[in-house]
Amino acid sequence: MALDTLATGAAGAAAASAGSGGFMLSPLLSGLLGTLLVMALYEYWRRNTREYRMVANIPSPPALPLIGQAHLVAGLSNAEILNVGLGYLNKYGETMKAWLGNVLLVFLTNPHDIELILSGHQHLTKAEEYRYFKPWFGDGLLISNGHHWRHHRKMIAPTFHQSILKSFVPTFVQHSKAVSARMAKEAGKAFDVHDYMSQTTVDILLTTAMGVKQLPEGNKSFEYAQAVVDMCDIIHKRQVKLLYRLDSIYKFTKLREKGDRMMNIILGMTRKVVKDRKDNFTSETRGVIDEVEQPQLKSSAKQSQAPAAGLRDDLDDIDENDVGAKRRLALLDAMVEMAKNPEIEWNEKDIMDEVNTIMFEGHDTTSAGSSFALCMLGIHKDIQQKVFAEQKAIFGDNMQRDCTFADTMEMKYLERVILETLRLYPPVPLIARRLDHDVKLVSGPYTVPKGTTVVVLQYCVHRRPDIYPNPTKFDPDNFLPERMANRHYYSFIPFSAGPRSCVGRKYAMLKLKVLLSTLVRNYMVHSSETEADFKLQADIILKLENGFNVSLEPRKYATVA
Ligand code: HEM
Repeated sequence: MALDTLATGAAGAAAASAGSGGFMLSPLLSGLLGTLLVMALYEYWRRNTREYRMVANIPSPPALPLIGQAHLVAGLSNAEILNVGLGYLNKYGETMKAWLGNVLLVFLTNPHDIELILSGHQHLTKAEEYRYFKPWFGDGLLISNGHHWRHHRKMIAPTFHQSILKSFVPTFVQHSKAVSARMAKEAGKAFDVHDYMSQTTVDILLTTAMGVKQLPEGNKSFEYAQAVVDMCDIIHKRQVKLLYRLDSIYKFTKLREKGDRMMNIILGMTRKVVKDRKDNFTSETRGVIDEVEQPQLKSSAKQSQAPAAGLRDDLDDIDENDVGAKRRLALLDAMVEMAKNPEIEWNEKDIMDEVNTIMFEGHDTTSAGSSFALCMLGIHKDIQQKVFAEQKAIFGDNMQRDCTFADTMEMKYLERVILETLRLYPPVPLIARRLDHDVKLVSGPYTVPKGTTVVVLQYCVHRRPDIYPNPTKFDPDNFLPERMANRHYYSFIPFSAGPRSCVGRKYAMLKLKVLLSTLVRNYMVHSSETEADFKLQADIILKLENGFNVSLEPRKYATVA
C-alpha cells in the first residue's frame, strides 16, 4: 500500500533524525509527515473493517487510498459521469462496488438481487444520498423513512385512486389540447419539445392534484420547471462529488448561492399554491370527486383492471379492496382537510413537504417520459404509423374529439410504446437504499453489509441482453403479454417496485396516454436524429444533454369536432 510505505518510512526518518541529534525537521515538514501518518493509519484501519473485508470480492474499478474511486468522477460533467459509470459496469459485470471516500456503494443490475432489496419491508430506508433533497422535500414521501413514511404513504396513496384519476381525464385533455395548440408555431422546424412538456406537466399537476383554479400568470410554470432542472443538477453534483458532499465546504461555494436562488423560485411557487388553496378552501370549492357507495369488484373485474406490465403494489390493493362509502378528495384538498381534523396526525409542514415532493416527482418524470416518447415516434416512423392506426380505430372519423377514460383503456399499442420508452429511457434511471441488514446476493458469492448504499440501476437492468434480446432496439412488442409473462417481475422497474414504488404511476400512465394520443392525432412527429445522437444525462432525472429535438407536421382532417 503506497501510503503505508510512505508514512512508515517518513515516521522512521523523523525518529532517526531526532535520535541522532542531527538536523531538526521544520514544523511544516513534521506537520506533513504527521498528517501522512494519520492518513496511513486510517487507511490501514479502514481496510480491516468488517464492511471492507466483506465486500472485498465484489469487483470494482481501481481505487486510490482514502478516496476510493472518487477520483474517477472528479471534474466530469453529469453526462460524462453516466458514460464513465456505464463503461465500468460493462467491464466489471452485473454487480460492482465503489468507495466514495468512506461511503460504500454497491451497484445492482440483476433482477434477483434487486427483488431482495425492493420487495418486502426489510430495506425501506432511503440512502444517505437523498439527504440533499431535505431542504426541498422536508419529510415528504420520497425521502422520509420509518413510521413517518408509512403514515404518509397510507394517507396519500388513496388520493391516487382510480376514481380520482378518471375525474382528471377532462383536465388532461384540456391541457393536452392547449399545449398542442401552442406548439403549432413550431411546425416545420426542429425544436426542443421538452420545454413544452415540462410547462404543461407542471400546469396539469397544479390543476389536478393541487386543485388550482387559476394557473400562475406568465411564464411562472416554466420558470418553476427550469429551477427544478437546475436544482436537480446541483443535488446530483452534491451526491457524486466528494467535496460538495461536505456541508462545511458546500456552503461557501457558488453552487450553494445558485441553489439558494433556485430554492426561492421553487418554494415561492409551492407556498403560493398551498396558501391560495387554503384561503379558498370551503365545502363548495374543494374538489370532492366521489361520494358514492363503491361496489366490491368481482374477481373477473379485478383481473381486467390489473396493472400494465405486471406492476403491482399497494395502489392496486386500494382499488380492489375498496368497499363502502368514501368521500374522495384530490391530493391537496385531502391534505388540507386532514390538517383540520384533530384525530389525524397531519400538520402544515406535512402539507408543504408533500406538495413539494409531488410537484417535483409528478412533473419532471412525465415531462422526460413524454419527450423521450415523442423522439422515439419521430425516429421510428413505422411505430408512429401503428400508434396512429390505433387512434384511427378508436376515434374513427372524429379524430379531434376529446379523449375519454374508456378510450385510454383501448390504447394498447400506445401503452406498449410508453412502456418501451420507459424501458430504454427510464426517467428515474437509478434508486438507492441504505441496507438495514446484511444481504446475501444471488448474482455471486457476495454478502453486502448493513449500512451499505445499494444502488439499483434500472437503466442497466432494462438493457440486459439475457432479458431483452437485441436490448437497444426500440420494440414496443417487448410488452406483448406473452413476452412479459416470461420475464422476471423485477426486470422492468421504471416506477421501482414493492412497498416504496411510485405512488403516481397510474396517474403518470393515464396522463401520458391522453397527452400522446392528443399530440399524435394532431401532428406527424419527425426527427432528423437517431438514438446514436442521444447524449444522455442522468442528473436525478434522465434527460438529453443535446435536447429533445423533433419537428411537427400538422395533420389535416376533413371534419373538425
Ligand atoms: C413516468 C413517470 C414517473 C416515473 C418513471 C416515476 C418513477 C418513480 C420511481 C422510480 C420512484 C422510486 C424512487 C426511489 O425509490 O428513489 C418513484 C417514487 C415516487 N413517485 Fe414517481 N414516477 C413517475 C411519476 C410520478 C407522478 C406523476 C407522481 C405524482 C403525481 C409521482 C410521485 C411519486 C412519489 C410521491 C414517490 C415516492 C413514493 C414513496 O417513497 O412512497 N411519480 N417514482
